Amino acid sequence: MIVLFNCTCAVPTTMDSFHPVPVKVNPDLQKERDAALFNPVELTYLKDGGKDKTERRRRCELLAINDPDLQHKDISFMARNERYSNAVRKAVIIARKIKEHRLTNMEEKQLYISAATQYDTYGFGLHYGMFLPALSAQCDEEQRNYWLPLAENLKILGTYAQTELGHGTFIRGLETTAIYDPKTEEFVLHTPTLSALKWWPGNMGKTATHAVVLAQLYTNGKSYGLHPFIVQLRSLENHQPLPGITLGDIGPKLGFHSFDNGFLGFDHVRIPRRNMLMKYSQVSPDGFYIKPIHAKLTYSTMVEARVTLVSDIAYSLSQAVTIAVRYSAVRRQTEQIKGVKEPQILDYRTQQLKLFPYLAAAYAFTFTSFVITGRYIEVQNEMNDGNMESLSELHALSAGLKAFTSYVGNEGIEVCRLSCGGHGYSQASGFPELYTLTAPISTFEGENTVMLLQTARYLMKCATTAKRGLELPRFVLYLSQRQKGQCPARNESDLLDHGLLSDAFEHRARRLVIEAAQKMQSNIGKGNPQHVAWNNCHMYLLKAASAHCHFYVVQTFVKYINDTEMSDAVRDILTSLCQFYALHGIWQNAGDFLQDGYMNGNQLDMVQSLVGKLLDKIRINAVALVDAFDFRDEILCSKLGKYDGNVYEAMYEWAKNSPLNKTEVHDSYNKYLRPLMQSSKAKL
Ligand SMILES: CCCCCCCC/C=C\C/C=C/C(=O)SCCNC(=O)CCNC(=O)[C@H](O)C(C)(C)COP(=O)(O)OP(=O)(O)OC[C@H]1O[C@@H](n2cnc3c(N)ncnc32)[C@H](O)[C@@H]1OP(=O)(O)O
Ligand SMILES: Cc1cc2nc3c(=O)[nH]c(=O)nc-3n(C[C@H](O)[C@H](O)[C@H](O)COP(=O)(O)OP(=O)(O)OC[C@H]3O[C@@H](n4cnc5c(N)ncnc54)[C@H](O)[C@@H]3O)c2cc1C
Repeated sequence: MIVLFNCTCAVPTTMDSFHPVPVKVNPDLQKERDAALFNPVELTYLKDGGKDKTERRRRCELLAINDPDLQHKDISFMARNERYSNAVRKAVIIARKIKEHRLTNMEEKQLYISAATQYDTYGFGLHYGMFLPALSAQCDEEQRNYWLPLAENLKILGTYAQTELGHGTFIRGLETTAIYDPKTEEFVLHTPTLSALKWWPGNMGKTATHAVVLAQLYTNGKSYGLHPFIVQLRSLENHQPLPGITLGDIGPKLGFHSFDNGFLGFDHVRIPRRNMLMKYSQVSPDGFYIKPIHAKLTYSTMVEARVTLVSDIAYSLSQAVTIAVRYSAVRRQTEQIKGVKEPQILDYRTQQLKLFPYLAAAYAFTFTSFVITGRYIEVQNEMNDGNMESLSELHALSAGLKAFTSYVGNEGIEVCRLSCGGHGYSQASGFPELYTLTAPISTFEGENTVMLLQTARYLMKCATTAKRGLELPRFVLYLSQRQKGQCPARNESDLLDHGLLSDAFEHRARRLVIEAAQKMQSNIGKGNPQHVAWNNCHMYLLKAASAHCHFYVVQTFVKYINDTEMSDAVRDILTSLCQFYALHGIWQNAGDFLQDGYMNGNQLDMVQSLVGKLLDKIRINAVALVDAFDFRDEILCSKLGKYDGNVYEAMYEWAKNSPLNKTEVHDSYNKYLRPLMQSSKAKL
């Protein structure tokens, strides 16, 4: 085993850890690292996909972190205008440096960008996150050859303009029109009402020169639904909006302060026919419409983004638990025995119960993100070969997992913040930025409830297919299997069996899906139209979709441990973490497991007892488990989560930089306080 630290001087002795050698590590944190039962570096390699990949990631990160051109004061001390400007400045530098460092591989570029932007948004986030993917997915060959080089070389800067002031979820109801004029071979883009203004697209307010605009296509007097068009918004000479185009920033938000989410209106703006993205559907010069091979191919950019967001959530949650666990190891509170040092707050059971479920979830979601990304690539390849069979499956899976993981992720970040007490509320903790960056993931790329209902819609179809004895895709195959009766656990050791735990979640998901399908049937049987029955059954449908996703995550965690090569020590801790994730999930959703008698009160007592026992196993390894995420301080951007644990020194230094401390006496004293206190009325 690689020795990371020697026991006495608390200084790293090898460079397997890429944290700079700290002068002094907080002794409490050091004690935690010394006591851990596994080597975190091994887990880092596993999470990254191998030692080589870890080293490559670290190299990319260091390139950004050590670059003097990318340094600036803490964004917490910047006003919005300054933040926007800083984000654009950095985005431009990042683009240049990516070329200079010859980072051609997509993964390397992303690693570099994420290290360079730290905990702020990326100034070209929409350009790379959605504009380029939309062009790649929706352009035909000729269009790709024209637009992609322009976009890739940043000759044009793009955004993805779909949402309108009055319409976000229900995109079939978008109002922006694109009417084809065969006389000039142009489309006329128009915003017919206030509610049709494009509203929210990132980087549109001030940055973008172009947008992929989603609009209702009309040709030969007929409507053909939503289609993507590439539209130039601003002059490439002076950045002024082009004639007929109204543009602006939508104003400050809960977070995303460096981002220029914008509004956009069209007044009969003409674009060439070939600006409709024509990979899947086409309009010929005379206005003849050719429909796509699958009606929902226009939505593919969103599917890709939802898949990416599962990884993003896993990453953010990992950051949150890193901050909270390290801080909980150095923070001491409330004397228990007179004269004896106050305990580390990490020793409180309630603190462990706050943090460890999210620590386990961070790992569970990381492994889930590997699987869904892999599945996305497989389906993408099938689709490139013209086979659209798995698109619905991928849509259901990505929509559900994006919603399930972001609900838990957002909740987890907030719980981690609360677990740090007052200091969690300071921007120095990193939580305000982390929380506000992650919070909208529950809303954008498909509002979470709506996404779970999409998954439920798919599951309802699968339940019918299963009832008919027809074949189902692998990830829903369990719906065609019979319920297995009662949970066979007789003692606590049975309940630690991964197979048994996975079966329990499978049973719950199948029961809830079948129950929702039955409720739908009986609602329709009572004469309700489909949409009324659907609305009446929302509570069953949501639960079914959520239980399905929960099962998927548990199953994935179990499978990852079973199928992956790792040392016994790492296997041991991941096994405990997986058991804890599943058992805690059963405990939190006890009603679901008791409702149909699958589990009984006695088994639930054992579940609860095991949750308590596993806290101890995780407690001893908690710091090592978060160290294994391998976030450098420069990336974590938290004074509470610093690798060396010297929290109070860091907080004090940070506070000194507050702009309010620039002068000893603030202007407002002379303007307001002095007149108040020195006026005759104010005299005592
Ligand atoms: C993210 C990475 C970038 C990082 C950059 C930095 C930060 C940037 C920050 C934010 C970026 C944010 C961007 C955005 O938010 S873009 C806008 C996103 N908007 C949405 O996601 C809208 C959500 N709404 C929808 O997706 C749809 O309207 C709907 C699915 C809710 C309903 O669609 P509708 O056409 O009405 O469908 P039906 O319900 O009638 O279903 C018909 C049928 O189609 C199937 N289906 C629906 N969607 C898809 C799909 N994507 N793929 C495949 N199939 C789909 C559906 O299941 C039905 O199938 P059926 O049952 O067999 O009939
Ligand atoms: C930070 C941020 C960045 C964004 N960036 C972009 C971007 O770059 N480009 C872009 O085009 N858009 C962007 N958006 C917009 C985003 O995609 C939408 O806000 C999102 O899709 C949700 O739609 P909505 O706002 O219409 O919510 P609504 O649909 O109005 O949701 C409001 C409530 O209604 C409920 N509801 C709605 N429909 C149903 C239903 N059928 N059944 C049950 N309940 C329902 C929801 O569950 C929710 O509780 C961004 C948004 C944010 C916050």
